[in-house]
Amino acid sequence: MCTAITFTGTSNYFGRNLDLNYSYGEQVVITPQNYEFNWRQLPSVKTHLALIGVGIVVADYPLYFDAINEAGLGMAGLNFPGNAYYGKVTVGKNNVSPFEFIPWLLGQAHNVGEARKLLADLNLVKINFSEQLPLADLHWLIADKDESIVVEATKTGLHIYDNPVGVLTNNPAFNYQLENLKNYRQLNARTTPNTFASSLDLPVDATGFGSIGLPGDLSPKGRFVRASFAKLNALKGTDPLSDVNQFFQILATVKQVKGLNWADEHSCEYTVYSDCYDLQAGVLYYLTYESPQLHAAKLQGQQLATSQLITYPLKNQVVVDWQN
Ligand SMILES: C[C@H](CCC(=O)NCCS(=O)(=O)O)[C@H]1CC[C@H]2[C@@H]3[C@H](O)C[C@@H]4C[C@H](O)CC[C@]4(C)[C@H]3C[C@H](O)[C@]12C
Repeated sequence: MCTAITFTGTSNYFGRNLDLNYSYGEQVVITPQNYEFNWRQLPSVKTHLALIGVGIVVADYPLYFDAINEAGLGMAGLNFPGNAYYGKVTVGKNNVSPFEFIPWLLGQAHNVGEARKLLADLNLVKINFSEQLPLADLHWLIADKDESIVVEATKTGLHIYDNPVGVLTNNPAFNYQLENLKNYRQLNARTTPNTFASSLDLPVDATGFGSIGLPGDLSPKGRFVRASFAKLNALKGTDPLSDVNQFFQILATVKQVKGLNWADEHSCEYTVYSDCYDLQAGVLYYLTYESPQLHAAKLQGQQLATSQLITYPLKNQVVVDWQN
C-alpha cells in the first residue's frame, strides 16, 4: 500500500510512501530535456520538460514510480488492483500505456490545468513494458502548487476527480475514500467539551481526546483518514526545511513497520521509501527504510539540457551522527 500527499507551507510539497513487500532497487532518476522518448503509439518526442523522480531504468527507459517536472507539476502512481482497467488503442486519442503515463504527462504539462487538457484525449492502453514487467494496476495523484487531481481508468472509463484533501491511498476507489471522511467529521485536533451528558461530570485527564476514533490500522481506508487528518491539521513550518521535516512527520503517521502487514506467507509490506518534492525548488528529498535520515537530489543547471538519463541509487545505509 502506499500513501501520497500534498502539503503547502513556505513552499509547495508533494510526495509519497511507497509500501511494498520487496524493493525494485529504486533509484533517483533524472530525465533531462533532450532525452528522446520513443512512445509505443505516439510520435517520438525529442525535447520536453526535465523530470526528477524515483523509479528504475530498464533498457535506457525511465520507469517512474513518482516524479515532478521542472515546472513544478508532480505525479505518483499507487496500486489500484482489480479496479484499474486499460483498454484497446483508439484512433484519434492519445494512446499512452500506463508505464509511459508519468513521463508523457510531466514532459509537457506545466500545471494541473494543462494536465486536465491533455487528459481530455487520453486513452490508457493495455500495453505492457515487457514480459518481465507486466501491466501495473495503478491510479495517480497529480498536483501543482495550487490543486491536485486523481486519475482512475476503470471499466466505466477515464475518471478525473478534483482532490480537495490532497491525499491518495489504494482500494477502494477515490470517491469512496472521500465519502468515507464524513464518518470522521467529529474528530478534532483539540480536546472537545463534554457533550456526553450535561448531568455527568467527565473531566479530561490527558490530551488527544479529540482524535479518539481516528483509525490506527494500515488498510488503505484507515491510512486515507489518518493521513488526511494529519495533513489538514499539521502546523506549517517556518522555513522550507522545517516544512520538509513536517511533511515526513505526516507520512510517518501512515508508515508501515516491517512485520505488521504480511502480504503473503513469506513477506510483509513495509515502507520501502518516503519522498517529498519541493515543487518550486525542484528538489527531491527522500529517506528509505534502511536509511531514515534525509537524502536529497535536485534538478539543476547544465544537467537539464542534456540527453542521457542520470541516476543515483537510493541510499540504504544507516548513518549515525555521533556526537562524542
Ligand atoms: C507497487 C507500486 C505501488 C505501491 C503500492 O501502492 N503498493 C500497494 C500494495 S497493495 O496492492 O495495496 O497490497 C507501484 C508504483 C509504481 C509501479 C511501477 C511503475 O508503474 C513502473 C513499472 C511499470 C511496469 O508495468 C511494471 C513494473 C513497474 C516498475 C511498476 C511496479 C509497481 O507496480 C509499482 C512500483
